[in-house]
Amino acid sequence: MNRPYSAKDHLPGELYSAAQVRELDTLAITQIQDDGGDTCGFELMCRAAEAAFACLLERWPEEGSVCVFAGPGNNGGDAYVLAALACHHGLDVVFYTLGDHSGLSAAASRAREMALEAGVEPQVFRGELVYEGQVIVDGLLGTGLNKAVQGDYASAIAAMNAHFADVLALDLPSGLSADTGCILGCAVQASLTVTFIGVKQGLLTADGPDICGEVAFASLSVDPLLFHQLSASCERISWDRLERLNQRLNPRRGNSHKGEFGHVMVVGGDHGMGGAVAMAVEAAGRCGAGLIRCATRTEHVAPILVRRPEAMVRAVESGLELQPLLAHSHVIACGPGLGQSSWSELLLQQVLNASTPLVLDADGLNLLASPGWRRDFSERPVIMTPHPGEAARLLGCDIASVQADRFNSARQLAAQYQAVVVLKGQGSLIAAPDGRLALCTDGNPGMACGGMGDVLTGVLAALLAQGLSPWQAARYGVCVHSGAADLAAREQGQRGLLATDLMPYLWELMN
Ligand SMILES: NC(=O)C1=CN([C@@H]2O[C@H](COP(=O)(O)OP(=O)(O)OC[C@H]3O[C@@H](n4cnc5c(N)ncnc54)[C@H](O)[C@@H]3O)[C@@H](O)[C@H]2O)[C@@H](O)CC1
Ligand SMILES: [K+]
Repeated sequence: MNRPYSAKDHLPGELYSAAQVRELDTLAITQIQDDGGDTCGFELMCRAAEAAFACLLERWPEEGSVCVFAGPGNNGGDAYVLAALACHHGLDVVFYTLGDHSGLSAAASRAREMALEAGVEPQVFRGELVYEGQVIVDGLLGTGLNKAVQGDYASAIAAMNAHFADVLALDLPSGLSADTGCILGCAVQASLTVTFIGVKQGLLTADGPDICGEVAFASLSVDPLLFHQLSASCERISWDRLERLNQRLNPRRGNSHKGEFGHVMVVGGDHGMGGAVAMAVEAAGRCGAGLIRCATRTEHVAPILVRRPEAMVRAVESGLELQPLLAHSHVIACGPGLGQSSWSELLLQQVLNASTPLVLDADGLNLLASPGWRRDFSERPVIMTPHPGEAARLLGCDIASVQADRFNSARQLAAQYQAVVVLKGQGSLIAAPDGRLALCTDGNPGMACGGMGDVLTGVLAALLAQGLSPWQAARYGVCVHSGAADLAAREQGQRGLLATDLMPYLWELMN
């Protein structure tokens, strides 16, 4: 199949924190220096500005002018060089500065001289943006952002966002945290972000994707060997990338039978929530589980069987009835529609007592977060799939704290519960107890609707049942789930996408 799955798929697989990119900068500058180049980073700054200017010309080839904002750091230095290049190219340049430019770094000072020699006339931004053209370049703040944006900077950002022109952000939109993807105070809304040397992890999760626009990566011709000197903080994954890494499932042997592909047991569906288990059952089937059982409230048995007669559905009104059923399963998926009643608690108790590989979602997680339920899963293969609300309950904090640093929240949960954790939301994160992190760039806002999590639970259970480890299953399952949602949304749009719309695409992608 040759369809594109993600607009971000041209980006490399390694994601870095701001501190790591600073380290890469330093290594690259040292190498340039050893090769007889400058010692202050001016060379890299020029490469950054050249790369960004090339993107500008490609994206806005007809534009005869540009408005450039420069802050007092090296992000502003990039902006000075870009303005010089624009002048040489014959564009009219309006140039605004913010902050104190008397203390520019050596590289940024040279950049400023270069701009002045090219004819750029910097003016201090005093609250009014006077520019008639179509392209604004944001060089206010980059990876050096260290506090919430306010005052003059906030006014400049508001003026850029209110202007009809498109914004090209240098390295990252000013106001966005390179580490967390959160907006600190306020941030520039860019149409295009050209990011340098290493892709910052914050561009691809939380608010990042909403305000970066298209993301272009410029390596600045830094020696790839330098990247081996430090390990990336996080791996970017997508359905396409898994294929390139040869990490998709192999075709099935002809001489195989259903016993080789695992028996999944879906547990959940308290009164009024039968749909959740039905969706998990169907997703597990479409993702290739050999056999699917379901234990649920009596009233849901017939409706689930009507929808999916392939499943073996049992009415379970007490934990004791569940126990023998669990003994015959290879993987348990518990949580969809489980509820938090005494029935739910009795079922979860049995599920936690078993040693079978487990996917724990929704109310399974909410109950686990209640006093007395806490578990350490180091002896059992477990995937936990919290959305930020469930993650907050598990960590004993509020949702804002989870979202304020999704990377750290996912890592913390994986370490505390000794399980693989999928922290759902824009740029879903997968964390392993040993600290490994992956971020999925597939998916779309149409997935913010009821039932999507139940489908993911079924997908993950099917992959565990087919022999993948929790880490492999989570990487694979999040990508196939999000990839299916992207294909479904491409047909009819994101708004109105339903969880069951994913089923045919799951089936297609799994093959
Ligand atoms: N160091 C290098 O070698 C390279 C750096 N590059 C550019 O340099 C940037 C990083 O430069 P810097 O480390 O100088 O950092 P920045 O240019 O991002 O900004 C740092 C300055 O902004 C101030 N500041 C931080 N947060 C603020 C806020 N909320 N409100 C107002 N002022 C605030 C700081 O006090 C400091 O003066 C990168 O993002 C990239 O654009 C590129 O030129 C490539 C090479
Ligand atoms: K910027």
